[in-house]
Amino acid sequence: KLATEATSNRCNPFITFVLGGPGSGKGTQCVKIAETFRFAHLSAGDLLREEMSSNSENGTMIHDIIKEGKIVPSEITVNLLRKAIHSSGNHKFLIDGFPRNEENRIAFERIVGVEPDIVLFFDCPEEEMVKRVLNRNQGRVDDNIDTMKKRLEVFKKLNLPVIDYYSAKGKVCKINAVGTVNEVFEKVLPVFAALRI
Ligand SMILES: Nc1ncnc2c1ncn2[C@@H]1O[C@H](COP(=O)(O)OP(=O)(O)OP(=O)(O)O)[C@@H](O)[C@H]1O
Ligand SMILES: O=c1ccn([C@@H]2O[C@H](COP(=O)(O)O)[C@@H](O)[C@H]2O)c(=O)[nH]1
Ligand SMILES: [Mg+2]
Repeated sequence: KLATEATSNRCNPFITFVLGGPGSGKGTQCVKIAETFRFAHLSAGDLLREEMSSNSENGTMIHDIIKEGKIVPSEITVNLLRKAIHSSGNHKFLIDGFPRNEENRIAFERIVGVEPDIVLFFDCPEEEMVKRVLNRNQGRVDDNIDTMKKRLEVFKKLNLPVIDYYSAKGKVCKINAVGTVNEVFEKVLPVFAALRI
């Protein structure tokens, strides 16, 4: 029901928050969803990493926070997302890896002015997430065992309550993230195939 409530004459953008622990496969699945269902894929982490590499005034602060596995102040992330949403030309979005905490959630709703239509939650055992992150090999400053332990703690303490919040609103689709990329995508497909947007 939750995924079919959208109608084709809506004015607001259609927002999907894509959540899950570090290495649960959010980015990998978002690429496939975006290709198949023509969503714009906005990864909050990627936007922050771009900002970090662009010599912006916040670059060093963002780098230090990411290396510690902590959460960047909401205003920075929400403004990057807001700009990306407005310049995308699309009206259907996958917001990957956001909101990370309650403050992020409230800031997004206030600044962007919309709530998500659905929240995908990739549920993955910790051992599997650690294995995937340590094998990722993309040169990320946070893909090491020390930062990974911190990120897992931050996920449990700050991100799970956001998932619980949206669960209570009936917006969460929980996907078992164990299996091959294609096996996981098979579980994701029906969520988007049911949409009428
Ligand atoms: N179902 C899967 N089985 C095995 N490996 C996977 C699977 N999905 C993704 N991976 C691999 O695991 C790693 C982490 O995946 P991905 O980057 O999609 O996770 P993420 O949730 O976006 O992580 P992060 O929060 O750290 O950005 C990547 O190297 C990816 O290729
Ligand atoms: O909304 C966000 C998203 C990300 N961060 C920081 O970036 C890293 C990496 O994010 P990924 O989604 O795993 O790529 C994350 O650990 C945070 O440090 C953030 O602060 N806020
Ligand atoms: Mg990712």
